Amino acid sequence: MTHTAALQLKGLDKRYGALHVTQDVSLEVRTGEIHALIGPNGAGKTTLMAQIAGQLKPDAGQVLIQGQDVTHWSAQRRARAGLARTFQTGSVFRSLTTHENVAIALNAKAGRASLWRPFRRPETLKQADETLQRFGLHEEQSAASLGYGTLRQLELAMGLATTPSILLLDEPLAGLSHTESAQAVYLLAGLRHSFPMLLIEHDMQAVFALADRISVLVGGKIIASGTPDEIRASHEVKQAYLGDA
Ligand SMILES: Nc1ncnc2c1ncn2[C@@H]1O[C@H](COP(=O)(O)OP(=O)(O)OP(=O)(O)O)[C@@H](O)[C@H]1O
Repeated sequence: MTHTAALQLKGLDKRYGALHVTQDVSLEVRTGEIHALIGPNGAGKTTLMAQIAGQLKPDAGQVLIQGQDVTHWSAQRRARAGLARTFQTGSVFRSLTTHENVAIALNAKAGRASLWRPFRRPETLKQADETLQRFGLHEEQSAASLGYGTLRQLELAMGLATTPSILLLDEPLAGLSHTESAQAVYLLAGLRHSFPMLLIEHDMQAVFALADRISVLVGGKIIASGTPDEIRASHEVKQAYLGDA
């Protein structure tokens, strides 16, 4: 049976001068799965994410979202096609409320010319409210008053407000306390069948608990791709990366 992957990378290649930062990278995120991308510092995870999201142009290869070749599309057009990225820390507008922040994320997906002017529209705010309810953020609060854990939860809600066809999560657990991290893992696990996810995360315990499949990037190359058990058992992965973890 054929299936269309939520996200497919085919032979992506990128060089910075002599540095071959992405080398013939191919991988597939299937519908209903959390696919983790792990690798040591400097392996090229961030540059790969930027090529997927459309901020960085690969020298060769293709990016496909739901079977559609988006390699030459802008980041904005990819977002409209259903590619979402968790907003990095710092993207929350502290002067606005939780609901207004999610409303802006909704406007971004809709590709509205101004993110700002229509964001207080009642129907947009209602949709924002429904999203926040799902994340346990019931009450409308000023973003400036939020603690760190709740702020990260808001960022995730902003990423998911748009019901993406693929969600890129770039270190969603970074900086969270042990308890907050456990809550986030629980939340992500519950969302796996709603949104296929590509997860970059340094917390190996969380990665092995969450991922359906894992790809290991070392020196810009995928050296292994498989289930958590396969990756754990891989001699090559142990030697290159997990050996001391
Ligand atoms: N604009 C650039 N120009 C030149 N080299 C770059 C540029 N951006 C990144 N690099 C280099 O590319 C390599 C991969 O960097 P990247 O940030 O993608 O790694 P990473 O796997 O995300 O690392 P980390 O886990 O530490 O964030 C590094 O050697 C980095 O120095």
